[in-house]
Amino acid sequence: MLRWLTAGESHGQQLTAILEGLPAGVEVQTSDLDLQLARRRLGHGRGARMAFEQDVVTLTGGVRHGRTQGGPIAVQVGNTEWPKWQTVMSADPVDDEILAGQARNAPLTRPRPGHADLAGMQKYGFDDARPVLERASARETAARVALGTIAQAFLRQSLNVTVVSHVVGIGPVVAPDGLVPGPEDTPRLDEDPVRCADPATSGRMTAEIDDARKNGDTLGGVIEVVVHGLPPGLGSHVHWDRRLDARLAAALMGVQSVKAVEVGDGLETARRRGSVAHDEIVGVDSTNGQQRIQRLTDRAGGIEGGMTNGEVLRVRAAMKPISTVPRALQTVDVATGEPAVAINQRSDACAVPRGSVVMEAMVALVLADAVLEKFGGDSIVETRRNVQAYLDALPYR
Ligand SMILES: Cc1cc2nc3c(=O)[nH]c(=O)nc-3n(C[C@H](O)[C@H](O)[C@H](O)COP(=O)(O)O)c2cc1C
Ligand SMILES: C=C(O[C@@H]1CC(C(=O)O)=C[C@@H](OP(=O)(O)O)[C@H]1O)C(=O)O
Repeated sequence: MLRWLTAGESHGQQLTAILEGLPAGVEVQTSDLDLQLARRRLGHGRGARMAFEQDVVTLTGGVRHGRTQGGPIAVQVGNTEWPKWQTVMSADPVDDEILAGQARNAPLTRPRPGHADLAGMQKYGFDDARPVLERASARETAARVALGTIAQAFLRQSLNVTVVSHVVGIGPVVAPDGLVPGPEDTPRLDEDPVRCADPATSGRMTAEIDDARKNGDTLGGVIEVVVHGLPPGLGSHVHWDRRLDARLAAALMGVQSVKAVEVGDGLETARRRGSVAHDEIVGVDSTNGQQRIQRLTDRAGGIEGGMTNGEVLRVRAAMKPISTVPRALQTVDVATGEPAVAINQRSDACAVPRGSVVMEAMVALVLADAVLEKFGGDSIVETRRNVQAYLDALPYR
């Protein structure tokens, strides 16, 4: 079983993440994490903070000379902006007089509709939104991306599995159906502003974000994560919490701002008749004497009965528009009870393009867990051996 945890605040000194349960011998380098974290800071619609803040990654446990050791892996993602926030975010008590001189410490009493501010203040008994937004902020996703990169390395090295993604919707602009990135469509840092497989749609998405920004508004959208190379049989039909679709949905829903998840053709499947909703199975000629089967379509997105079926896995996550809307929304100042406009200093206009890196990470973590559940292994060599024995014994492939 793979377990992971993150800790840390948006403007804190650093994020800390721990991944426990990965076998020994997985090759991991800080530069792999740097690359994915750099992708997470890119993407059309990002806010000002993404341009100047750097993530400083340090592997502080579980990896030695570029390989995992079998113990918990600890990662720190430092905030380069920390010096500016040190007093406000100090873990130790700070003199009231010092704090009073800091603009950033003025209590935030105008909660943003759509953010965690108000419900969090009510729940935890704060009269300031600061402690709520510090942890609710999607800054935390940097830690998940760091761990997801390690999970991706494990998937690649144990099963040759590749996790890629593309943006399929920005506000009302939707990508044409049927475009699925291949395993070779791995991330580049010089990619299109919006990573949609169709260049014309990518251009329209980019323009839509520019228009929203110009109008003091924000946008959401839909990301599809695509996974190549999975064997059949990850997850299980036998119990609700062992179903892979349920586990993927929970992981993606657990990302800030995600409001819906679809597996395969998702909602569209519910509108179809059964004769055109499923993936028909045919036998194909084998070259090595082993019977082979194939599905004519992949409407199910590679999951049937809560298990992978050997086809390409496709799962979509829909993000709501950013809730810090520059054209500020109505709220109530909880200090006075008077009508007010919601907190707004700066914000992303659309977090969907960079959100795709976070979705890849969450999918990779769930899949790495499912692989370990099925194949086990204290070393990656053992995992690989177990995978091969299973594949060799499969009656149909
Ligand atoms: C990568 C990413 C970046 C985000 N950037 C911002 C932002 O700059 N401003 C903002 O108000 N919300 C941003 N959000 C969304 C908030 O974190 C989210 O609306 C908030 O946590 C409440 O969402 P919930 O109702 O789904 O929990 C971002 C989300 C993600 C995934
Ligand atoms: C810092 C990150 O994203 C932040 C997520 C976020 C939010 O409310 O979720 C609000 C913004 O932070 P700030 O209000 O300080 O500008 C984003 O920049 C990051 O992704 O690293």
